[in-house]
Amino acid sequence: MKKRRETNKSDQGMVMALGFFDGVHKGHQALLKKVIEISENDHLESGVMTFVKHPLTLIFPAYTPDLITTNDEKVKIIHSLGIQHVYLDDFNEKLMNLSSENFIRDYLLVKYNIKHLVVGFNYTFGYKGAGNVETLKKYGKKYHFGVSVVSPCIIDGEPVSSTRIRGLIEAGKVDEIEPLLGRPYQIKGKIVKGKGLGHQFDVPTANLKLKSKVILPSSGVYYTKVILHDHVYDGLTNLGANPTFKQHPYTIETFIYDFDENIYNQTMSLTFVKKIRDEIKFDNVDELMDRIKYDIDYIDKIYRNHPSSLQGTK
Ligand SMILES: Cc1cc2nc3c(=O)[nH]c(=O)nc-3n(C[C@H](O)[C@H](O)[C@H](O)COP(=O)(O)O)c2cc1C
Ligand SMILES: Nc1ncnc2c1ncn2[C@@H]1O[C@H](COP(=O)(O)OP(=O)(O)OP(=O)(O)O)[C@@H](O)[C@H]1O
Repeated sequence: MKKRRETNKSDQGMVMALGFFDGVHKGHQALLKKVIEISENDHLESGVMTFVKHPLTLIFPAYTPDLITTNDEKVKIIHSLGIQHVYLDDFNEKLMNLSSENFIRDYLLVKYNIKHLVVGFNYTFGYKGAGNVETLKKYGKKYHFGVSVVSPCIIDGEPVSSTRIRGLIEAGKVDEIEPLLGRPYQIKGKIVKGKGLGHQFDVPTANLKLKSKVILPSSGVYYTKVILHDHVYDGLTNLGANPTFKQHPYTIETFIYDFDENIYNQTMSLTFVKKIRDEIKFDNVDELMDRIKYDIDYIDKIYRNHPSSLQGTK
């Protein structure tokens, strides 16, 4: 990840996009495309300035959302889209209290050699979010930098936003996310030991431990794609507290089709394709295992062979 720097006075000058960019969704990608276009035409370095933590952690902690992407993922995706510099600044009390003009003049222009700023139609900035795209254009004229405002990226009649995508994730509507994100929705972590009960019943599962906290789909069973060492396998993943057992910890565990290897401590990514059902509290372990085997068979027969026909099981 790019280290935070106190100053970045690139000699060439910079065209920079501003925002939090959680998920780096299609709306964000439209901004990044604009940045690259301007950087090529005007021979400027390309950059994104965002924050280490979501501004709400300071402004209104109770409303801080769990995030779609970790900082590492966000930086990697932004670079992969062709942006040269990603700056993760601290959003602190001092910054929070700057008026919009002071944020531009005493922060951005002091810290970065900005020639052009790119923001979205709904960008706000400065103390209590008082600055908007009109204010930004006004300061652009006053302090001699260009301003481009990207019009809303709309999908299915609504602007794409991190909030909208978080809502879909929390509702388990994982099959609606890819068009908004522009890539499959994925989580990543390490495989750790479970209780070993699944193995006992011929349903071995890989338990995933996340590297850092992210927003997760609602509890339940999902058809997933499992990425292990650059191989993609089919998987059936249960997220939740396994209500059949008393005081079971929250787990993310995956049965991987056509797979039988020891993979403890290895890195695994899960792409969520479709929610199959909610978690059920069974009367005993035998009923639970029967149902899991039924699900495994059902997905194998119906979904793995006929992707378009999945409707959810019983
Ligand atoms: C596809 C699948 C579906 C599951 N569904 C449920 C469920 O509906 N209710 C429940 O209590 N646990 C459910 N589980 C979790 C099991 O309780 C868990 O796999 C079992 O306790 C073994 O855990 P272990 O790997 O930690 O030994 C499910 C697990 C899988 C893989
Ligand atoms: N659908 C969109 N179309 C065009 N620009 C967008 C869109 N969504 C966000 N932007 C712009 O991208 C930048 C980053 O915005 P931000 O991180 O607030 O995204 P967001 O999706 O609106 O987030 P949230 O839902 O958490 O408010 C801002 O300049 C914003 O105006």
